[in-house]
Amino acid sequence: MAFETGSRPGIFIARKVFPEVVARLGEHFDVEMNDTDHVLSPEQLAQRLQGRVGVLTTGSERVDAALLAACPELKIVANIAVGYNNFDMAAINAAGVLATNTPDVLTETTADFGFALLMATARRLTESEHFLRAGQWNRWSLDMFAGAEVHGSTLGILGMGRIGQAIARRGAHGFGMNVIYHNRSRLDGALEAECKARYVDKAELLRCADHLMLVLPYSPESHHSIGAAEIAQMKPSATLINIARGGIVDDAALAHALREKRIAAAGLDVFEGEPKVHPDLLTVPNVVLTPHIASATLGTRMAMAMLAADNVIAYLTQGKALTPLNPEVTRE
Ligand SMILES: NC(=O)C1=CN([C@@H]2O[C@H](COP(=O)(O)OP(=O)(O)OC[C@H]3O[C@@H](n4cnc5c(N)ncnc54)[C@H](OP(=O)(O)O)[C@@H]3O)[C@@H](O)[C@H]2O)C=CC1
Ligand SMILES: O=C(O)C(=O)[C@@H](O)[C@H](O)[C@H](O)CO
Repeated sequence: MAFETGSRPGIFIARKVFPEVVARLGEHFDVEMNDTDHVLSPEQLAQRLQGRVGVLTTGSERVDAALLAACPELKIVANIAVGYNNFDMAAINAAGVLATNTPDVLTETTADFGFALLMATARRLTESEHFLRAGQWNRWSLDMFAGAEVHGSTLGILGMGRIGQAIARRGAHGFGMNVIYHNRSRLDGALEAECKARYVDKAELLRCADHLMLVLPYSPESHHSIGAAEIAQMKPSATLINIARGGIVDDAALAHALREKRIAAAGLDVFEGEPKVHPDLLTVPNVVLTPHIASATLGTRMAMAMLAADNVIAYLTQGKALTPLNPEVTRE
């Protein structure tokens, strides 16, 4: 879709965004957008980026050395996401391209969803809904769909950053939960007090959590942070919630553990190789599955896309982006 032609710099939007975002970019640039609901292949993306100085991406488009080599005029890549594991930062830095993401604007919305998924998983919401829809409610027993307690239980958080802390506040202040967390580095005392959270090592986190929430970025270091060995350390009554990224959990090992009732249940918003989902996860009953929607409210998705657009405008018109990942890169 071409919005204007002329001599103004060209921007490409790799996935369909709201008209308001296109209009804002259109005040400064010639804008083109992939207005399908499909991800472009790397070749298609490279082709659409020819002659363009900036691109808005989502977590689905990979920006790597091959793409950058094919698009030498590119100056900025603006992710509509806080996670940026789709960016090869070494290649982006080497190409002298600025990269931006969308922190903060999605923190509270994503934390709300993390809690929603925790509640749905602990209290077996989708399993019981399927039962009702299937007309099976003529059966009843005292322990039917008896789930795990949320209030007063122990919430373990792996990845206690912006979103992890927002989840901790909900758990501690709203549900009277005992919050423990693990990061590579410890929070300062004031933040720990505000979140009512106690720092523990990973082994204690796995051993003590009734509900284990993953909110850490994906990296080679965090790949399969939770696999068979870690699940074996968890309580059999525990639930595991992954709103972080596919690949942080070994999905095959998790599906096996759920089938064997090694842990009680899991709630997953993100998957290894998504949008594909491990087939075994689709057949175990004790898992709640959602298609990567933790930040999906209209207001938050608008704020994310607007922040990505504003990053492009600020960098290309004033030389300084709002939320740069590599601020050492400067415009020529
Ligand atoms: N499902 C969805 O739709 C969404 C998913 N996300 C995901 O959530 C992630 C977190 O976002 P946000 O809270 O804003 O990010 P932050 O950078 O604020 O927090 C990340 C936290 O993870 C910790 N961490 C990083 N690496 C490790 C590791 N290897 N082991 C343990 N802890 C680690 C960091 O602490 P330290 O460096 O001290 O280890 C930090 O506290 C994003 O990267 C994204 O992947 C975000 C939004 C929506
Ligand atoms: O911000 C992130 O890291 C996310 O995972 C989500 O908010 C995005 O919706 C998704 O990546 C699409 O860009």
